[in-house]
Amino acid sequence: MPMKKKMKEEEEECGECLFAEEYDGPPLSYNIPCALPINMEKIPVAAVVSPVCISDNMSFPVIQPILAVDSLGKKFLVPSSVSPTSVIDNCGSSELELVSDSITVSPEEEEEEEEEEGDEDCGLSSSGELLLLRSCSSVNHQESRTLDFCDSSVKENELSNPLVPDWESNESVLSMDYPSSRVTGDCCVSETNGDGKKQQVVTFLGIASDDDGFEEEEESCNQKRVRVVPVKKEPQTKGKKGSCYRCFKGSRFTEKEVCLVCDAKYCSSCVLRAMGSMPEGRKCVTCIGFPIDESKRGSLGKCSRMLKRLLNDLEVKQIMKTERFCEANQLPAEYVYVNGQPLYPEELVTLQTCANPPKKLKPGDYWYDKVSGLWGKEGEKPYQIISPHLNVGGPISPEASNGNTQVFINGREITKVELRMLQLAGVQCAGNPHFWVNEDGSYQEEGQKNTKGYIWGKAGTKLLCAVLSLPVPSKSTASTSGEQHYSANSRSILDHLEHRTLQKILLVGNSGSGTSTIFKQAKILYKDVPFLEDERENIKVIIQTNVYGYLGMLLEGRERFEEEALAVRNTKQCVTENIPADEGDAKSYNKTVYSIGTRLKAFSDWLLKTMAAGNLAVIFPAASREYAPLVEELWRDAAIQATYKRRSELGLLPSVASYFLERAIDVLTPDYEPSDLDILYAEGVTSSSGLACLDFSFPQTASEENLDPSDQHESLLRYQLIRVPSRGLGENCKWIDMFEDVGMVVFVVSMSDYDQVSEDGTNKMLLTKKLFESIITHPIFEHMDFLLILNKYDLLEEKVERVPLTRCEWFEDFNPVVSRHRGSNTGNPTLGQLAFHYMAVKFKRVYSSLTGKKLFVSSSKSLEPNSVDSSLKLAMEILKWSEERTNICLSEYSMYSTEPSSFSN
Ligand SMILES: Nc1nc2c(ncn2[C@@H]2O[C@H](COP(=O)(O)OP(=O)(O)OP(=O)(O)O)[C@@H](O)[C@H]2O)c(=O)[nH]1
Ligand SMILES: [Ca+2]
Repeated sequence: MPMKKKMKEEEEECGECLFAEEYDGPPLSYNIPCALPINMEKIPVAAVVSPVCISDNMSFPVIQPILAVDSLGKKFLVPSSVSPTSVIDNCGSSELELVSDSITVSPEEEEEEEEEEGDEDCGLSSSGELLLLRSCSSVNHQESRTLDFCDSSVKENELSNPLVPDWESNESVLSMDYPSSRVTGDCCVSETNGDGKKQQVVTFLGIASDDDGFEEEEESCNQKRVRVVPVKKEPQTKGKKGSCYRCFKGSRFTEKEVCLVCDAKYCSSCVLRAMGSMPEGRKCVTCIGFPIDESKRGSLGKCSRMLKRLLNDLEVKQIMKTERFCEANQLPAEYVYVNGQPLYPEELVTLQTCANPPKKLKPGDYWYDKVSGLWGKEGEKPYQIISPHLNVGGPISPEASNGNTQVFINGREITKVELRMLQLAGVQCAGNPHFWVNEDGSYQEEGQKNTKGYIWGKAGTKLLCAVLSLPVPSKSTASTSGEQHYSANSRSILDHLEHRTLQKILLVGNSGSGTSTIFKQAKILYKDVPFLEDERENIKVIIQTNVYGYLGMLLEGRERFEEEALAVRNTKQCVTENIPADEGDAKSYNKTVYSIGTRLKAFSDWLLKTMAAGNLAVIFPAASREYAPLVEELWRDAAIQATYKRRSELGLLPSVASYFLERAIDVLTPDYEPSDLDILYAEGVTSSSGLACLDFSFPQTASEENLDPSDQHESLLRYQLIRVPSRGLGENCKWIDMFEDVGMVVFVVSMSDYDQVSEDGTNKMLLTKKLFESIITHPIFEHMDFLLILNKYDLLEEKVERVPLTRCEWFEDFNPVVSRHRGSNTGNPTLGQLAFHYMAVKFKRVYSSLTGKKLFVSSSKSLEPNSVDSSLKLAMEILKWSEERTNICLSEYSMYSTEPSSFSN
């Protein structure tokens, strides 16, 4: 085969780089385009930043800052040889170069950064991974001593420092902005002004200091200042350069999705498997709960094209939302230093929610002039004017922006560009003046009372600032001084609003219970356009792949049946005559109704091999056009039809397979378009690993439209149906916590499971009971209503006549009084109805014994739209009722019957 040879050559040419799987399918009748080998040497590649050594457990203790006495403090604050924005590795000085502003990034990363941040970028090191920690060793032994030391140092400084009276006598608001002590949480920090610099002593109350992951600098006293590098979690596997980290296929040019934590890269066929349901966004399953790699913060919530292709809009939206807002992905406050002090979480919130927050806040060192609102990277000119007077971080240091002009603004020696600006704006700068500049731009000289002018007042100043890339105050700054205005996009407000207007219904159940079917029914029932064009396109591929899968199962069955038939014949033949040793003769003998021709046999072998390797999904969407004629031949083949007749003996073939197999030829044509019914029946449409959510409202019925308008809003209430894959609810219900704001839980059970067993031999109904128990007792659902949907009533009715319900040990006391006149016509309950009621009671008992509450139950045949509609309407009624119940606080039982909504005004 020429193609085979080509591939081989390529493989050899680029060494370990693998471009494609070897093709060993049936012969093709056309030419295949071939890729030319690429010279990997010629591709520019940036150096990899060497990983640093900390355990992958990133939750290191946060140690609050401490400053030594003055001489030491000076040394700490202004590292002379290293730029303040740089990162100092804790393993030694050899890493110092690496961390300067011009850190190397790979070409793609650089591109991304530019695209996203433009000139607004205020990030520090591009890798953004590094932070500064000051800590005090063995602080917990030192409590009282440190406090003493602290007190005396305050006095000493006040007495001995000539600058202090100056600062105090100054009439600016400055003194207010330098609190003399801070107390937050577990630790108490005292500071004083000395030499224009703060001094702090931190006392830890009850926090054991943990030196793991920290390296001490050589210090004579007990205090140390350490740069700590949160090390990127290493991926669990790593393939050849550029390949997918899971299947190890592809090159650096294949499109890939990257884990936000460990940087593992996955190709489109692996990403959903590797990342699962993405409860915290794009992270490997094993990286859930870990903080993100800070260099990727900019891409949080920005969906890739690949995900948009693989998932539907709602899934993508949900994932991007949790990626941005979930707890684990928030910027850790202690990564942000303001005026040399790591922030407390409340301070970070203050900073992020103020009227003019810093743009694109990233981990790193910043300076903040609280009087004017000027904000910049440590060691650099101002970058932005944010809201002034925020109580965040420490007092500003004169060296904050590394100026050398001997001109000071609010205690900070300004940079050359700023001086230029002042001079051009007409401010007298001779004689090394100290200016006090307020947020409105008014300024005065130190020690003088009258305002000399307004820096921003002159027409040309703003233009000037633009030219010098200096910030100017934004319009709202002046009006918001002092107060903390919370911006409208503040997260808590958003959450609150969402919770009010949207009732969330969680749909859960064991695998195969029918949650996806109910979800899809809801879409078809309540959405004008249930499935968008590209969704349908994806679904088409899923259905076609499924059908190839079903065909494969048939072919597997055919092989088995053929072997069986041959075995039977051989034993017969052995009795009558000797089998000829000649092979040619044997072949003609070995024909049964289940035998197929060589062409189909080759296709069959290849299909089974592909299935066994789990590659079906990779190959089929693309190749289906080629195989359509073969499929037709195969489906019409007598052997296959004979096998299909015995399909009930093929354990793996699901019951929906018939629906599709009987139309296999149509379904597998390239221009097949799935109908809503096809979609409803299709397996795997709602990805079994992902969350799916659906926002909807119940359409108004004719009678409702005539009601008085105050009632109409009820039918406009919005609901969100969230389907949770059963896998996400297993033993470690890790991401169940996401659902604390849902209104109710709908638990779906497949009633026909009572005689089914799982792979490990456990009865599936017992497994369902176990899941049910674990969910109803989960603390997060403590105050929620539960609706149990006993599903697949159609299957139950049919099955219970054949297989006794007592097949499941939990149902062993099912002992219905069998009426002679049983059946729907006589008014007596059918066996199916009795079985349903019995199961409902069983679940209700479990529920009330564990929660003390009442369980709502509904039966359902979820392949029928009306059935799903009435179950979901029941859910809505329960939600409404529970709201009224909490509003009016009446007794549970009287409420429901006496409070029809039409009575209310
Ligand atoms: N006869 C019948 N089949 C049903 C009913 N509800 C669901 N099914 C079928 O049962 C199978 C499993 O249903 P799904 O909706 O995929 O189940 P699921 O809860 O999403 O399960 P996983 O996808 O495995 O997590 C599908 O083939 C459905 O078509 C029903 O009421 N009656
Ligand atoms: Ca399913």
